Amino acid sequence: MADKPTKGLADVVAASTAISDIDGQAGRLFYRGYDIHDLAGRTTFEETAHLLQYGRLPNAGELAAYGAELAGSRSLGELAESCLPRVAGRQSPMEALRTLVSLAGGDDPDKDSNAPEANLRKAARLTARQPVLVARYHAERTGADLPEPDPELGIAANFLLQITGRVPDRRAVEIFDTCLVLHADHTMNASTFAARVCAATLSDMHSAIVAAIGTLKGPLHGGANEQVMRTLQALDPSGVARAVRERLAAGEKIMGFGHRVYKTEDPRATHLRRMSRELAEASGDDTLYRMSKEMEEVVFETKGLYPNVDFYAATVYHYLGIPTDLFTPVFSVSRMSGWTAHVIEQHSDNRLIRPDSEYVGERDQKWKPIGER
Ligand SMILES: CC(=O)SCCNC(=O)CCNC(=O)[C@H](O)C(C)(C)COP(=O)(O)OP(=O)(O)OC[C@H]1O[C@@H](n2cnc3c(N)ncnc32)[C@H](O)[C@@H]1OP(=O)(O)O
Ligand SMILES: O=C([O-])CC(=O)C(=O)O
Repeated sequence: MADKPTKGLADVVAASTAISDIDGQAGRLFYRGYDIHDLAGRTTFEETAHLLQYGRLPNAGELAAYGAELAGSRSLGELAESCLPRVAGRQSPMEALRTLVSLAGGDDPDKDSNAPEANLRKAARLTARQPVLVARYHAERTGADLPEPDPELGIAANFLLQITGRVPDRRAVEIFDTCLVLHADHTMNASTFAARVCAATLSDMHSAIVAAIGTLKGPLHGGANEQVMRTLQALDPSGVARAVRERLAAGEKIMGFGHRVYKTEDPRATHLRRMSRELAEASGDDTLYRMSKEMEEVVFETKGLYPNVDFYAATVYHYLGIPTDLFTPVFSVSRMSGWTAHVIEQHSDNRLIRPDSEYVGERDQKWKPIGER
């Protein structure tokens, strides 16, 4: 007889990992032992991805080699390239990413190997391609000319260049790069767990990433950042407190608040709030930031809940000129570095992930032929 299940696997330790760690009581997050507050604003996304995938911050030579590998891995592959126009016309951004990553997997030269070196090469290709997939999708659906990536620029700057069509200013790049660092990994979150379950069957990295993308898409996970912006835009700026109280009283969830692990402020939200405020002030219209602050106060007063990573990420992306339906794809651009690191870790010390279940259905049913049912 199985034990009673813990609904949603809350507090169940599902894997050992050396990639990231959270102290939910103290509101602290670490990537491979480095405090997120020491990395954010000081370490680029490329350095962070190297840290997660290789297990160490790169020295100058390693960073140059990794940067060159990423820059040389941007092409989509023939299958994804040829399907992109149809996919962009018919699928939402997250659906399209799920499809295009799967198609790219079919063309990957290492697709039949889960060996560590092959996985590291695939991790670099997936990390390099994800921002390009988002930008190519967006250009395809809008008909806009897509600027060529600038070889002198990193992932954050090239992404902003390709999405907005303008060379981004230095501060915008620093802020967006910090966003990518902040979203890169987060222990056994739902999408990473999905990736690890898939990888643990000894399936390949692209299959695991497709599972992760489908899981990130949901509004209780990465999809919340888009819902935050839609909520803000639907509210009357002078009626925020009343509307939020009414929704909470009606038992509705307010997207961007609450967390399974953090019992205090999510350390990533601290940085995102500050960057949202800076961008709001620089834009000359801080309405959405002020509305967010008011929502934060009311949700805390009424429910004692803190904003999570998705809450202020929404206004940061908005002020950076990123369309709302690309917010969750942007999350995937960053989290690709963490997902791939987890697949590498899972494959390096694998056992099938197969939990038990508690049976609550009928028993002792008597079979009848179809005519008697
Ligand atoms: C990148 C990320 O994935 S961060 C999370 C992004 N998701 C969101 O922002 C969606 C909104 N938040 C939520 O739905 C939840 O807080 C989750 C999914 C993040 C965490 O879920 P869980 O740990 O399972 O908490 P659960 O959903 O059981 O909530 C516990 C209680 O707090 C309430 N609660 C939790 N979050 C919220 C919220 N955002 N708004 C209002 N009430 C909430 C629940 O209604 C529940 O109340 P009850 O005990 O009276 O029924
Ligand atoms: O850890 C979680 O459950 C969700 C989250 O904040 C993340 O994936 O960044």
